[in-house]
Amino acid sequence: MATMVHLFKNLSLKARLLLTILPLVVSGLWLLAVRVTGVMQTELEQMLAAQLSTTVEYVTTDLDSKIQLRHDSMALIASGITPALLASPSALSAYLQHKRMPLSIFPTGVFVANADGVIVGEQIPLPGRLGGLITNSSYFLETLRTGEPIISEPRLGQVAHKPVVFITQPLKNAAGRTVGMLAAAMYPGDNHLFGKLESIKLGQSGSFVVMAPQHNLIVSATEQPRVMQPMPAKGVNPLLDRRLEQGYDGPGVSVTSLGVESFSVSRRMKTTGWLVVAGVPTQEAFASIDALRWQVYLAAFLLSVVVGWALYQILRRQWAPIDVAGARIRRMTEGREPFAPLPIERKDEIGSLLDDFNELILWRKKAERQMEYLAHHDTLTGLPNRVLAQDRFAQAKSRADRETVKLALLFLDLDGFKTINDSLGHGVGDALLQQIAVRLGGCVRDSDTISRLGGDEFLVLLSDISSADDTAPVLLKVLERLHEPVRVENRELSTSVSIGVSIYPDDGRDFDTLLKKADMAMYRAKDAGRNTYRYFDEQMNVEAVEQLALRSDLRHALERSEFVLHYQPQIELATGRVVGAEALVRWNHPERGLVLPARFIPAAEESGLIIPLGAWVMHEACRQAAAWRRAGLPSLVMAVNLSAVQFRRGDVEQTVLAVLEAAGLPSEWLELELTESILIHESEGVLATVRRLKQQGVRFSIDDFGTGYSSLSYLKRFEIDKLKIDRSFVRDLAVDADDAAIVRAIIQMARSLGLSTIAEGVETDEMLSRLRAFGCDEAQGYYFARPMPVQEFECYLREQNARAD
Ligand SMILES: Nc1nc2c(ncn2[C@@H]2O[C@H](COP(=O)(O)O[C@H]3[C@@H](O)[C@H](n4cnc5c(=O)[nH]c(N)nc54)O[C@@H]3COP(=O)(O)O)[C@@H](O)[C@H]2O)c(=O)[nH]1
Repeated sequence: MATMVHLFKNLSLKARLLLTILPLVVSGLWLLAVRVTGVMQTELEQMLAAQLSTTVEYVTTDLDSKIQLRHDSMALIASGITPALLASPSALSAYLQHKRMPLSIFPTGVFVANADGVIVGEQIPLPGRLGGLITNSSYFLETLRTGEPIISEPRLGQVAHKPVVFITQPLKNAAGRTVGMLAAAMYPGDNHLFGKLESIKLGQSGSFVVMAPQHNLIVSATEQPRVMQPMPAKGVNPLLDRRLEQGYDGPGVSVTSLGVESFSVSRRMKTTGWLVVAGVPTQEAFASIDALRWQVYLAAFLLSVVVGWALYQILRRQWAPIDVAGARIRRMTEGREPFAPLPIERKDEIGSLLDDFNELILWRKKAERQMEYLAHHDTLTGLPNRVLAQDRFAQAKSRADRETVKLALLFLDLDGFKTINDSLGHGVGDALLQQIAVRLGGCVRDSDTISRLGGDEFLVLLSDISSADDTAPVLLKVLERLHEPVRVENRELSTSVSIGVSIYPDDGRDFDTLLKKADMAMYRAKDAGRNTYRYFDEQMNVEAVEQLALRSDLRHALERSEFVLHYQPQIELATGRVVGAEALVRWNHPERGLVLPARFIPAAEESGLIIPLGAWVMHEACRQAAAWRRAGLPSLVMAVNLSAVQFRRGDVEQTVLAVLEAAGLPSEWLELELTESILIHESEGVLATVRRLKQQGVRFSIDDFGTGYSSLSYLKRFEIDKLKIDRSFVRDLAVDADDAAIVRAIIQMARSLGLSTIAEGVETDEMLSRLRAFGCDEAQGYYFARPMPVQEFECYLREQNARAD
């Protein structure tokens, strides 16, 4: 069954509909055919039964009246036979002869037997009958015993050699005692009795049967061989059993003792109790209906075929558009035909389905166009993305090879974008990027490609250049345009860009190589102070490889104790005294010598090594500060740099407290240098940590102050002690009026907030004079001293101490 269901489910919808509807229609047709023929058969049966009933009723009544006539005749004769007449044979015979009646009634006449069973009188003399003894005859004994008239058991007559039945009448004396018997022989086969019945034909081969159930004999039958045969035994003919046992006389079908299936009805004779059955062979009785039935069945069969064929044709026609559409859709999905709307030639459900499909196609085409666009464009700026840039490069490269010209890849990275994004929010950052994209568009030709790689990184593909020098005007234009302030949400943002340049085919032949090299060059531009450009050269490659090797060595540097601290003094400008020292880490690489933090701190931050390294720096710096105090050197505030990663992933508070305790350094002699980005990003967590450490007495300063865009409100919230003015402002302090104004503003603002200031990167006397004039509290820089190893710093300190004394 499950297999059938599975097979069915796998068929086409057309086939399933056909297999569902066709059996329903066909079985309906056949049910109708069977029902019609059944009704017709029932009606025929009822009609036949009515006919047979009328006939058998008539026949039974006729037979009963004949028997009754004989009974009545016998009774009339018997009423005249007195015991005296019985005792006088001659008088008796004369009386009987006098009562002579038609031979048709009793062909051998009546006869009388006395109580001794001696035949003492007869109506028609028969040889040997008179004086004969019938004491063994059952009808004599029965009549004498019961004193009632009886009809005997049929038997084969000895004289006539044909079935004979005796009808008797008891002769009674005055006392009512049976003293003799009047009897006569009846021959059922005679025409005057049942003879005509035997010759009556019902239809072609219908017949009558008269049975004497009390004697289990067939008395008369249309089929002569059955006469005087025993009746079918019980169980052989259930219908006969029912007629005999339950008195049922209605229509029924049974198989006769001759093996013929027959439709019959019956009646009981009142006079004899015999059963008269009239039957017609079913073959004959239902011949007409059988023929009709086959005609109806043939019609049903032909109709089924026609309906099936018509249904198939209808489904095929109705389904044709779906098949056609399906074939086309398949071709479309297999790529053998372009996706296009399907023709709609009808307005029904199929038409509406095709309409929906066409909608889907249109939607898909639109989605494809969108996906195509998204796959190749940056959603923020609408510029081509890296994929499309790569594709444009491939095309430009083919052209360049054909025309023996060169290409330039410009890798642009905005300076300070992260700070803008972090401090002013992504909305401002996004708006800035959009404006930068527009400005870039104005710097290059239409045939060039500008692409946004992600974040603040852009790529410009300059085609059709004859040498690297051709890029210079574009580079200058880009630097100039992107250095102009950008207005976003009523803020004026100043930004700049660092650009790395690689040339095809000089620096490489494939896109990825050229991109990587332009990226390296861009980092060089950043290192060179930003807002500038650099062309790739092979040395950069060498350094990049070195950087990779450094990163790998960094993993073991801490456990191999390869880090050392250098200290740079911090000078109080009012007194010229050394009041602090900044601990600056260096990596004493076994092969490369002293490596500066700018080369390994980013890698340490990326790998997480900054957390144990930062803890080591803090521990070592505090231990050293405490040692100097113990050695009698002047007490200095030890400034230690903290990375944002330490705040994010390490437990700064616990580390600081543990280190101070282990070193035995009073907490107010430790100053932690935070960058603005730490305060902006981690505000809530950092605020809590800073506040708790401040409560412990630890001091805080903000490193590189002035490079961020954040609100100054955090200065108050975090209760910062000191601002460290960024080196970039101090550098041009003496020559750039803007930078001078910024430094002065920072110092004034810090003072109004109750914060002290320290200027970093002080290299000249001029810078120092300006800072003094602006009221800066402290300074740090090469002008005073470079960062020094511990022994050198101790000498410096002693020297400064002695000078002050
Ligand atoms: N998380 C940690 N960061 C650290 C640690 N040690 C250092 N750093 C960070 O590395 C940055 C670069 O440090 P460094 O190469 O040591 O440079 C310092 C000075 O050498 C330099 N400096 C000082 N005076 C001058 C000068 O007059 N001119 C000039 N060009 N450079 C000078 O400045 C650096 C100190 O800067 P700052 O910290 O802003 O005071 C450094 O910026 C640290 O952020 C560390 O242990 N952990």
